[in-house]
Amino acid sequence: MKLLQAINLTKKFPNKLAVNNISLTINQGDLVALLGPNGAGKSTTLNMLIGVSQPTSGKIIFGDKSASIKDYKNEIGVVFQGSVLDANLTVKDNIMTRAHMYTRTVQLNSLIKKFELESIWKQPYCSLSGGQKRRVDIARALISSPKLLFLDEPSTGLDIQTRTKIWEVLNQLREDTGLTIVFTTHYLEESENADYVYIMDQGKVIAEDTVAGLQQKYTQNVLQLDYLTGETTTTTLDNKDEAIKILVKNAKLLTNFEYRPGTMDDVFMNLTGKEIR
Ligand SMILES: Nc1ncnc2c1ncn2[C@@H]1O[C@H](COP(=O)(O)OP(=O)(O)OP(=O)(O)O)[C@@H](O)[C@H]1O
Repeated sequence: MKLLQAINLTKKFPNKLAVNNISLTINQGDLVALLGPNGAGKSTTLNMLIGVSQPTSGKIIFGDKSASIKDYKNEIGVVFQGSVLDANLTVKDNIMTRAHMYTRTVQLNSLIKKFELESIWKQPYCSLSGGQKRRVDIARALISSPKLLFLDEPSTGLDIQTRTKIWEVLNQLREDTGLTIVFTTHYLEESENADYVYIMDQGKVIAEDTVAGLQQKYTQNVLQLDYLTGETTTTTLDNKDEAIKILVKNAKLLTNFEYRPGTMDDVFMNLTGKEIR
């Protein structure tokens, strides 16, 4: 079921066409990635979807009707790239101040537990590590029990363990509550977990599909076989099942093999001719 649609969204700044006529469909329950290099227009797109910035043209449909942000602001949670929390307040005060603003809230205790906030509950926000801050930011965005969570570059600057931990919690939440998540990223490996990916470059969506669909369209899986005779062959294949068939058939003739599935790095490179970073 479609939860949010953006149709022909464009954002022109005085000297920059930041977003150029893009359309997105966010289905309920999906994890959707907006992937692209610096300056691709990801944050500008997100800002229009959350009402921080007005589109120059285009429209947004929430549920089944054309919407302005006031129609759906209670249904969304947002985690910005830079935190909006009060640096001098404790985690508790930041969270509780927010909780008092809403009549419909999640079970705070379960949120505190999920994001492991107990041990930092009385610490000032400014004294937290990057990963701890991000956990508090996300927990705060979920207090109003939103249907749709927007995350702008959720793991930029975080180490791999912290990133993995945050995604574990978010995936658990998706499983438990059916939460829909839209996130921007320039980490290719992060986009590989998404249900649907929009690849942006220079203000445009240059490709969109599931990860498997993108890999199918824009990459090749390569099987290299090293034979007892010393010969080496390289073959491109549609999928790993074909590789398994070839390997089984030739098992006795081989000294070694390597199977390299197409990656999101290859997808981006094939689409743009450049690396994402
Ligand atoms: N307020 C503004 N005025 C003028 N130009 C802007 C403004 N905001 C963004 N831009 C420009 O629009 C383009 C897209 O910026 P945007 O921040 O959306 O990119 P991004 O894909 O989110 O990049 P990053 O990954 O670095 O956050 C950039 O060239 C940026 O300089």
